[in-house]
Amino acid sequence: MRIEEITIRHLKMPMKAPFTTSFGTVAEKELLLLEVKDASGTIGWGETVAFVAPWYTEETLKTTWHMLEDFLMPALLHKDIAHPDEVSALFATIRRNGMAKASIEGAVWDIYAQQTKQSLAHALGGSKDLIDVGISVGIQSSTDKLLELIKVYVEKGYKRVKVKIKPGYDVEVIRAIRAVFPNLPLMADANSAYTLNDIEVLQQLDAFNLLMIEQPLAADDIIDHAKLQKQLKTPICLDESITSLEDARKAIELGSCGVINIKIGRVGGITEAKKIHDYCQQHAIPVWCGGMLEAGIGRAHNIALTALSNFVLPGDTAGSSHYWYEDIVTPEIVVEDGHIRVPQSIGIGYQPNLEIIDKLTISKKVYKG
Ligand SMILES: O=C(O)CCC(=O)c1ccccc1C(=O)O
Ligand SMILES: [Mg+2]
Repeated sequence: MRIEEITIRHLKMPMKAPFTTSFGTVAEKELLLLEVKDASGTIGWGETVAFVAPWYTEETLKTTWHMLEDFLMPALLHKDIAHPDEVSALFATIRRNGMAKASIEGAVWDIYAQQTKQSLAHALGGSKDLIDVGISVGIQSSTDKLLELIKVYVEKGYKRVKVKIKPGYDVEVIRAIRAVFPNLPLMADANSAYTLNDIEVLQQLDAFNLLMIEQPLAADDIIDHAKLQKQLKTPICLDESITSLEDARKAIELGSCGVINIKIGRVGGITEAKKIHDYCQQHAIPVWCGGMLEAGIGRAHNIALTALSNFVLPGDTAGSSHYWYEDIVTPEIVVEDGHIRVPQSIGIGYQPNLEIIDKLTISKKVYKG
């Protein structure tokens, strides 16, 4: 294939409810949608997952646009590509900026799946028909509100519940959840809100049979995570700390984690995500697919990736209607009994809905290189 034209749309999507983590609140999701066309006219879609502010990682919506416009699209446009794995080689001289890279690489994978007449999941080597999904619950204004929400999600059938924690909103919150839901598959995500000085608080969480504690310490610190893991019974899951296969290798060698959350954007694309998946499988480290409050295109890519066999823990890919009044794909993504059915049709298995996309678009630019 040869990419000849890319249309970037900047979308603003109202959310049904704001999402709060230890570092900030997202009340409205902004994203770039990439419509990528190759010389034969096949169109693939990609979505950026960076937020408008750099609280999760350093990337933002504007940095992704800058990287795409000034470096990534010029490196890709009009080049002959036999396989999406080659995209990372074209981007090799561009440091980091994984979310920008992943948005365009995901669209190339979509085109590849269509041209080889297979589902994206199949093109990636995935064979599951159904994937298990959990739900991530943001920080709430009261414990009662949190318990009420969890009850709804449990009744909907989500396979596990993840709650966000931060200093002062941790042990007592988890204790209250466990009092009502003693057997619920439960985990906590701190988004780097703690340091090794908080080790006693984190050790108290060992009493609650959590599946894992996600990213308790700094994003750039696998040394302290290794020290912490030695003193915790609960497995640590790394999210922000893992930006590449090399990061995963080092974290596993050091014993910094027992589980890895793979996010396509954070690791720079589907090819790198697959490499991390394979490496973890060889080293008996279970993985699951994280979420970034994606709209339908990002969600579709997550579903295809989760069809790989070492995604043995429920991911964060909720149904479209959990976040969106209207998603940008048809059909929307549906969760039933905590499962999503992996599309078996050619490509990502969902159609971009141009009417809804146009309605949500605040600006648009076409690039031909
Ligand atoms: O439902 C989702 O998409 C995942 C929600 C979530 O936990 C999250 C949302 C925004 C930023 C970071 C995270 C995270 O996994 O740390
Ligand atoms: Mg996380």
